[in-house]
Amino acid sequence: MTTTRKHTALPKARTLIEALPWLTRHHGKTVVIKFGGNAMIDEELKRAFAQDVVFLRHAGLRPVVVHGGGPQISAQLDLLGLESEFKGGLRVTTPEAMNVVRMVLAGQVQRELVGLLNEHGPLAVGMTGEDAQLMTATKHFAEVDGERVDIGRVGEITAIDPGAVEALLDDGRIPVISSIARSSDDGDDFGVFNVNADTAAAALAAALGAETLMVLTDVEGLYEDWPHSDEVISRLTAAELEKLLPDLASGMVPKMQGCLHAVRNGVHTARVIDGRVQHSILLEIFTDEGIGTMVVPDADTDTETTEGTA
Ligand SMILES: Nc1ncnc2c1ncn2[C@@H]1O[C@H](COP(=O)(O)OP(=O)(O)O)[C@@H](O)[C@H]1O
Ligand SMILES: CC(=O)N[C@@H](CCC(=O)OP(=O)(O)O)C(=O)O
Repeated sequence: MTTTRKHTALPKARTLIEALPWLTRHHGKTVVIKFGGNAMIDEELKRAFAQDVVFLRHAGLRPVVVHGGGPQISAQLDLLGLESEFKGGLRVTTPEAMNVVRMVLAGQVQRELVGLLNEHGPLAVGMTGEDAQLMTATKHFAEVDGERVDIGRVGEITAIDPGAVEALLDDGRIPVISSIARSSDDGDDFGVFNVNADTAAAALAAALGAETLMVLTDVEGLYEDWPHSDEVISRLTAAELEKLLPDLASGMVPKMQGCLHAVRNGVHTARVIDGRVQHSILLEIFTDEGIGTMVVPDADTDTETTEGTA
């Protein structure tokens, strides 16, 4: 005798089917995901991040990871008895600190993420902006209270050659990139600059013609009146963001400047989401209204308002 079997997996199938329109629209598209050092709180979160990125890759997208590591660099500097100082959201980087930045980003944080991604197969390849001339920079001066301030070996990106990243993507790999750039100045013996990871991710997203820039951090999104309220701005246009920029503080400055740069240079949407939430990337994709803050280009105000997600 045959009886009808109860399909307990039906809700799972429905969830997968709900993602179908998103997956169809984004198939073959490049998504640059910036994983902030502050979002790398524990091992479980890092593992969930790696699973999400591998999921996107297997779902037919072309994910690129640009990682941060600010707190990890500060911890190492502290161990060495060196101070951490930030101006305009950027680390004041002495030549001594530059060596530590490079060591922690390329030798520690990047290696760990590559290892976690490669638990799922031969996917991730780590590189820094120095490799294959991916990122070239010149010295950046911070602007503090209208003054031009020397903050050491901090770089401003002058050129991106995305060829090596594109070759890796074409080969089905997941590039994992540390935000160190080569110096464009022939007379510069030191040869490398420390670039803020949000800035690097945004510049790379624009150079790759990425569909989406996703920035994972340690807040729910861009708060309207930080630190007085935790009301998150869910969606804003480039022009609206531009007006807010002068009032932003600390780490949000390079992050939102990066989002603005990305959407003004061909990236369809830039999103700031809470990396402290497990599987935040998949949640962002699979929830109707999305989570966090979404920045859209000015001429694109109708973008995905009905569909909600990236
Ligand atoms: N308007 C704002 N909304 C949200 N966070 C803000 C805002 N202004 C400043 N911040 C600060 O920016 C921080 C995120 O930037 P940052 O510390 O550089 O993180 P990450 O390591 O992820 O790049 C938040 O933890 C918060 O303290
Ligand atoms: C110039 C500058 O500030 N560089 C950053 C690079 C790392 C980074 O941006 O890390 P998060 O994304 O975790 O903040 C720094 O030295 O901390």
